[in-house]
Amino acid sequence: MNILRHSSWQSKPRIALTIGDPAGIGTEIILKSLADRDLRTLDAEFTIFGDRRYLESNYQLLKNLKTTNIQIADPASLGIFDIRIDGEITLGVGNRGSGAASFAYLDQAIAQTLAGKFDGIVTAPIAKSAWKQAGHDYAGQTELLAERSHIDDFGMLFVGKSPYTDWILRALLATVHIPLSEVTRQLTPELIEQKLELLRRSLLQDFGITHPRIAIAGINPHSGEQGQLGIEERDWLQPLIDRYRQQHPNVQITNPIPPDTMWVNPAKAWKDRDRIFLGYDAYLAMYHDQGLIPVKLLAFDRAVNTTIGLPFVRTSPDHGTAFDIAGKGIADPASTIEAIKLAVELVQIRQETS
Ligand SMILES: NC(=O)C1=CN([C@@H]2O[C@H](COP(=O)(O)OP(=O)(O)OC[C@H]3O[C@@H](n4cnc5c(N)ncnc54)[C@H](O)[C@@H]3O)[C@@H](O)[C@H]2O)C=CC1
Ligand SMILES: NCC(=O)COP(=O)(O)O
Repeated sequence: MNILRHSSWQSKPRIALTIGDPAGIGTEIILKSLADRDLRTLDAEFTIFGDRRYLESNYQLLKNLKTTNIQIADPASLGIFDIRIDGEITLGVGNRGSGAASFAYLDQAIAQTLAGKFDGIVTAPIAKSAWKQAGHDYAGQTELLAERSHIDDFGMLFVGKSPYTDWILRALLATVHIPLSEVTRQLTPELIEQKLELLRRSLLQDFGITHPRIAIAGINPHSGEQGQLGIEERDWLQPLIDRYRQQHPNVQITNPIPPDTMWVNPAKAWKDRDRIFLGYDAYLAMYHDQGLIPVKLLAFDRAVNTTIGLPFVRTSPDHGTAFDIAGKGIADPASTIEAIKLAVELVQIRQETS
């Protein structure tokens, strides 16, 4: 992997923050995060990518609401890379205009980062349907980031630090934004080998784990029950794991764990300090909801969507645009705060190990 280098290497992490869909909660969670006391003590520089007009109008709106007693940063005090895309924006309604705008914010942040001006990007959520209406046919922000970076080998890893035990949950999705009916077609031995290698490298390079313990989920109920409930585990997943163990003696990897019970031990490690030992360093889930239902149940306000395999750091909160609560002042910035903290930490690790 080619990690970006630039003249101010080893300087303060410079983080681009995109506001996401301007009809969603993006401006609110960014302004609330930048007022967070812990975050303000971080030795990093933040620049917001988005339309200054929406930041200012939402700031006034939120200040006037009685529902919020949380601090909100004043856009006048923040670094803003002002991007104006004209279109009809109505809070709570994603549309072609909001999709065109959120696409342009991210596209510009990527261009500036690839040009060496930033070390990492934290993205507020976009609506994939709004991108589609605006003519941008991507499964999500991840795919645009990868395409612009000319990277084929990338992954969506959710990372959350337990507030109870400090144990870190990491869950990589083998397949992501595809219909459920496509999942078994796309799950191949080549794909799983690629994801395992990506995960192993990320655990080493991003998190400093030299001898990782990886838990891998089965695909079918009961991991196929010896072929009775599905043949993938028996026919290729178990043989692949057996091969992988021989090739990577430094990695401890499980057999395919029945997907319903795979999350019992991480839940214990998340909640109970005496049972942290039950948690693995990372979990490989076979499809979106197999991984994200447990992650969001355990850690909706903590988990961070991290793109691994890119030449720069990218994180994002684990939730979406929350159109239903946009402009109400009740959006929780916790996952965004974690995303910003993790981005700074990952940049620092890259700087130290480069
Ligand atoms: N990282 C990203 O860009 C993501 C984008 N999305 C997009 O978001 C749109 C809406 O998706 P949904 O499935 O409805 O998920 P969502 O996460 O936007 O909302 C689900 C529920 O959680 C609540 N919620 C979400 N974030 C919250 C927060 N910070 N504080 C308080 N409550 C919060 C919402 O009000 C809603 O009731 C979709 O268009 C989807 O494509 C969804 C997930 C991630
Ligand atoms: N469910 C996760 C999600 O939708 C994030 O997508 P992306 O826009 O970060 O690719």
